[in-house]
Amino acid sequence: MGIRNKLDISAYFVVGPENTKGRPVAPIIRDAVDAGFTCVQIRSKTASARQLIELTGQASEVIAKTGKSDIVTLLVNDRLDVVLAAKKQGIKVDGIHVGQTDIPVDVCREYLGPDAVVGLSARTHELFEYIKNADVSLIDYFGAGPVHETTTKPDSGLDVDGKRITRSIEEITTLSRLSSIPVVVGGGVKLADIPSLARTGVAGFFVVSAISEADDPGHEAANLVKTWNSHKR
Ligand SMILES: Cc1ncc(COP(=O)(O)OP(=O)(O)O)c(N)n1
Ligand SMILES: Cc1ncsc1CCOP(=O)(O)O
Ligand SMILES: [Mg+2]
Repeated sequence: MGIRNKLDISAYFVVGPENTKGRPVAPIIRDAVDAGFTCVQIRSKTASARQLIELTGQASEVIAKTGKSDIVTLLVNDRLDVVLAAKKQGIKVDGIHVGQTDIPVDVCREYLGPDAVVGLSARTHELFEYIKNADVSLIDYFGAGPVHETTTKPDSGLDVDGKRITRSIEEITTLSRLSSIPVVVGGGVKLADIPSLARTGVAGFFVVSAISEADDPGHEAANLVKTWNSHKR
């Protein structure tokens, strides 16, 4: 059975070289996976295609070394070209996460095939209508948020009129109820947010800086996983 059929986005780590305070990315990914993170997304707005392929290869290797390649999903943000090039090099990468202005999901699905994981960021504008009515036949999950404003993604939650929208726990509970596919929520999420998020019924949370900027990423990742597991519905 491929990883798409047993996708676990309960604890989802997003990371790139610009997020790690100058530290190498791969050991931080290893720490997160060792701590129980179930999904990793390589995301960089500054790295070149070659750097992203290299980083994807390193991530795939550290996941393999933990013995969890069959249960931890490895995705690349935005870059279908990088996923295709990495796969061509024999790197085990499981799919892609795209947003509303990125490569369309039908193109991702066509090039990556039926076994790939394709995640899509939900729209900010009229989110609830969108989640209820969107065609989800080609995608595996929605990413949604932000919970708080965050410097990791300064444009997160900006509505069409330039107003910033953050999502309350009540709204996230509604999202979870309305969506026919799993929803993962992130954006400014820290340990203190996890108990209430876990009770909303969403499939998982995603974080960048809570782990990537921590003095002890492994310790922080373990606390996040433990807290999620002890509060989830
Ligand atoms: C899991 C997850 N959810 C949402 C996003 C945001 O994607 P996008 O809207 O395309 O913005 P960028 O990440 O590309 O800046 C995500 N990356 N992951
Ligand atoms: C990738 C992404 N998508 C929405 S917010 C965000 C960044 C979240 O980063 P952090 O966990 O550091 O706030
Ligand atoms: Mg994107």
